[in-house]
Amino acid sequence: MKQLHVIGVSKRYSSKRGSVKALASVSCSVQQGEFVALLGPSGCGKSTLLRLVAGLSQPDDGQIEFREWVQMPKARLVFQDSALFPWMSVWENVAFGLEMEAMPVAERRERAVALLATMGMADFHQHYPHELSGGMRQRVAIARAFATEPDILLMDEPLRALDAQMRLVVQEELLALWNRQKPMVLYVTHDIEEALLLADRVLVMSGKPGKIREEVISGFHRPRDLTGRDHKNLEELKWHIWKLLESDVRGQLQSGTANTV
Ligand SMILES: Nc1ncnc2c1ncn2[C@@H]1O[C@H](COP(=O)(O)OP(=O)(O)OP(=O)(O)O)[C@@H](O)[C@H]1O
Repeated sequence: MKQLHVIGVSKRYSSKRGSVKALASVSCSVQQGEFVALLGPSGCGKSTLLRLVAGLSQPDDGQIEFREWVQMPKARLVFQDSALFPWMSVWENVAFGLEMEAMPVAERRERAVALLATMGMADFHQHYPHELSGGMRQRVAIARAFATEPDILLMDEPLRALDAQMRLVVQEELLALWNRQKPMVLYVTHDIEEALLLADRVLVMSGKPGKIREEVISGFHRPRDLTGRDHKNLEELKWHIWKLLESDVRGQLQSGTANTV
């Protein structure tokens, strides 16, 4: 089974204003096909951990290991405000990674349009980003990430800017795409319910310096009811996670550094 192992990873940032320990000896493992959420107070190092797994920066201590992969896994990142290329149409944006992989144009267009069709967006494939709503643009960014069939999908609050109803729809689309391809997913969110409803496991982090405090297994059956109605112990798990986070969040409020949970 292909696996990601984060082993005793620490990361410090230094700037003119001083030095911040973003992660302190963080360890976790994720299996191929698992959907894992990272949840924690603002500044606890969630994005730093994603960047380290993506290879965009290196740990000061510890290792990131990809085991049982014949070659380096293909990782894709999706951010809250993943920028689309404004001069490219929707399908060209979705197919961008395939162009980088030298797939012929007819084939990549076909793949992009088929992917958009599964999200009910086939009619928009020739539109340009400025003609789309924020929610639609974010859906295109998600389609772009899935188009290359990545081994690992690293998602940093991808749905944060969407309103609650739109978020529910896009969450459903995201789970449908994930279910079809089953990449390993690391999904950063501030939303306790979202973490529990999307993921198999929630890694609850604490801050200053960032550590993994507890692993919570959601254990809900799939397909998930993203309204949460079907999942009897959802409220109990939400409460449990809130209790893990509460003191960090209250501490941030007192020191004036809080953004959100
Ligand atoms: N490039 C950088 N230079 C200096 N400090 C940084 C840098 N990037 C992050 N930090 C600091 O490292 C800590 C962890 O940041 P990170 O963005 O990983 O946290 P986060 O949990 O993703 O935060 P948020 O939930 O607010 O997005 C924070 O204190 C942040 O200010």
